[in-house]
Amino acid sequence: MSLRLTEVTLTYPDGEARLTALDRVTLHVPPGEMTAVVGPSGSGKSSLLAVAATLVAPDSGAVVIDGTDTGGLTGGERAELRRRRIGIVFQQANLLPSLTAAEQLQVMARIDGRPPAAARERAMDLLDAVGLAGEAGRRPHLLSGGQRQRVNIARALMNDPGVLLVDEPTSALDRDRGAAVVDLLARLTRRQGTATVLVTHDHAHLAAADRTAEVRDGRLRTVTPPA
Ligand SMILES: Nc1ncnc2c1ncn2[C@@H]1O[C@H](COP(=O)(O)OP(=O)(O)OP(=O)(O)O)[C@@H](O)[C@H]1O
Repeated sequence: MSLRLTEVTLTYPDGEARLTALDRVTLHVPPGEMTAVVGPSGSGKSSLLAVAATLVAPDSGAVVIDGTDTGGLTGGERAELRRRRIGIVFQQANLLPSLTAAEQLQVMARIDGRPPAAARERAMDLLDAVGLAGEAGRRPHLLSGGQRQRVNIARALMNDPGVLLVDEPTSALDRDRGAAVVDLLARLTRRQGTATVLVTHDHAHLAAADRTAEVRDGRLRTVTPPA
């Protein structure tokens, strides 16, 4: 249950040249810890998440998820690893309008082939963990923005991933609701033992993280230990 990037370099085509989005980035996130990643627009934060999620292969360097070096895997094996070991939370909750909160989660387990009763039990446990036990039967239009983002987070944890990757989860929320979502992520990280990476623009969120890493021009500049 950990994430390790070693000397990861990623470039994109840029006319005749190449643009370096990540420049020899090394980052280790142990189980049960949340690392916040900050940095200016265009510094490489989304690229870092995409590489950690195995959605984009780096030019060089290693991405190791729960001890598995993803560089040696086929596309199919990487998709399987993503499904089983990586939870991803994007800015927008992207819930299915016709499903209740519980069903949004259960659908993940159905894809994974779990028995329906076990899936329901896990969905209810996770909705309880995100403070939504009473809203399990509600469809997205009856939930607030903060509640929808909590369902999104619970859904990402449904398959018990070792690595949780979160991209600006509070961009659609006001300050108080945003802070509550980040505190929740810190709590879940400890409870589920995930290696969590939280990309954020908001420096107010750093206090909830165990470490802070700053990306500038594709380079990871500082990793601040807990205060
Ligand atoms: N698919 C792509 N093709 C070409 N260049 C890209 C691509 N994706 C990102 N880039 C470039 O790579 C650099 C890093 O981008 P990235 O999106 O990772 O930064 P970011 O820190 O997430 O920015 P933001 O905070 O604005 O989302 C930028 O210069 C960007 O323009």
